[in-house]
Order: sequence, then C-alpha cells, then structure tokens
Amino acid sequence: MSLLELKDVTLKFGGLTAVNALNLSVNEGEVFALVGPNGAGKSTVFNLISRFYTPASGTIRFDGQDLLARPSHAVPSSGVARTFQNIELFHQATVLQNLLVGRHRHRRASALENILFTPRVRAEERAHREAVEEVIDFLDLQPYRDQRIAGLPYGIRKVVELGRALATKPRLLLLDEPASGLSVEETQNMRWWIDDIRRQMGITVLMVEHDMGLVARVCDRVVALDGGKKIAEGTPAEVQSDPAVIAAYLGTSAISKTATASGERR
Ligand SMILES: Nc1ncnc2c1ncn2[C@@H]1O[C@H](COP(=O)(O)OP(=O)(O)OP(=O)(O)O)[C@@H](O)[C@H]1O
Repeated sequence: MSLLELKDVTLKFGGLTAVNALNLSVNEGEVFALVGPNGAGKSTVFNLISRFYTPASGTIRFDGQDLLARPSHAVPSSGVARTFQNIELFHQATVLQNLLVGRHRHRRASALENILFTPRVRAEERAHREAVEEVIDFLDLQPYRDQRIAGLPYGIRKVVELGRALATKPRLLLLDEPASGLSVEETQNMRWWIDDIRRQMGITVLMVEHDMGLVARVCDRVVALDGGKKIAEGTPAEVQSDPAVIAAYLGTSAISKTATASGERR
C-alpha cells in the first residue's frame, strides 16, 4: 500500500522548474531513495513533503490524507520526521535534551497542567523519557547521552539527529544524505541503523543519497531525478545501469561510486 504519494508535483523558483510534474509513490515498509546529480531537485522534493514549500500544482498524500492541507508545523504530528543535510540540533543542549525535543508532538497536557505538574504531566514525562531512552539504547548512544552536541564528533551528531527524528515515532522517515561526511566505517553503521529502523521499528524510509553503494545495499526502489524530472525508476541495479542515469551523472564524481556499487546488492 502506498504510504506517500506525489502526483504531478511541480515547483518553480522564478523561471527555474526545480521539480517538474513528478509522480512518486512510496509503499509502507519500503526503503526508497531519491538520487540524481547536484541540482536535480532532491532536496526540494523533501522540502515539499515537509511543507516548507508549496507546489505550484499537483497533490501530495500521506496515508491517504492531503498533506498540502496541513501547515509545515503540523507535518510531524502526521507521522513524518526528517533529518537535514546540515545537521539541525541544539548545540548547547545534551543528547538527551535534543531527543526530548523530538517528543514534542506527543505532548498532550495543557499549559496549566504543566505549571501545576499534575499526575498526568508526570506520567507524560515518564513516557517521554522511556521513549527517548529506547532510542538511545537502539542507536548505542548511552556513552553520549549527557554530553553536549557541541563537543561531539560529526559522525555521532549525525546519529543523534537520526535519534531526534526517531524519537517522534514517525511512520515515514525522510533522511537527507545520511552518509554525507561519514567515514567508511560510519557509513557501514548507518546502513545497519537504516536496516534495523525498517525491520525492527517498521518505519518506512525515503532517503536522498549520493553514495550509491549505500543506496544499493539498503534500498528496495530508487527514483533518479535530473533537472527536476524523473528519468528512471526501479531497483538500485536497474537504475544504476539505466543509460539516462549514466548520462546524467557523466562527468561527476558520483559515477565512480555508481560503477563500484553495481553488483554488490545484498
Ligand atoms: N530556495 C531556492 N531558490 C531558488 N532556487 C533554488 C532554491 N532551492 C533550490 N533551488 C534550485 O533548484 C534546483 C534544485 O535544487 P535542489 O537543492 O533541490 O537539488 P538537489 O538535487 O538537492 O542538489 P544537491 O544534491 O546539490 O543537494 C537547483 O537548480 C537549485 O539551484
């Protein structure tokens, strides 16, 4: 069943069509990737799904509901969480505090109840802590839980950002370049996290990623974009060998990763 569906979605920045009549359907339980050279429109698609942008035309449905009827701040409460290409965390706060922010959408108590710290508020706080501790255990973040983000290495921050998104208990997780800036070993770990997020947590994943090795290993299906248009769709192996995709990547560094990744699908 399709969890996320974009139909004929178009977005223009002045005279530039960044996303051009895009159709995209992500099934529940899938790990799905958007690939394409720089400027292809991948981040813009994420920003459309997150409701940072409104398309000029087309529809976006999540779990059968019209996502365009919701403002950006209401998207997390629909069950869609995302990470960002440039990690977005509170740098002076601890890992635990950052993950607790991710629980915001589950808060039910009123402002007055919070001031009075009623039993309901105490019960809610306990539930939030438990949910966050689960994520900390899941991502092996125990050694860092009380450390400030500012003092952590980049690779750990990236995992914390993943944790912040997971703490919201989403149905759909949007990962914007989860492997960018990571070492080979950290990328391997990211691969395991993504596998486990799907298998153990049952969360559907849509990711933008340049590392075709990672895409080939974790994704069921891939859509390739170029100039805002879909140029190929299929399994990672099918998309990597598609002549239109090879032509789009020609002359970019990504082509070498595409070549080395072929045939490595698990
Ligand atoms: N806010 C904006 N204003 C004007 N043009 C924009 C804006 N955001 C993106 N663009 C343009 O839209 C096109 C698509 O950009 P987008 O960032 O979605 O590409 P991308 O595939 O994510 O690229 P990358 O892999 O480099 O992140 C590009 O030509 C870009 O310059």
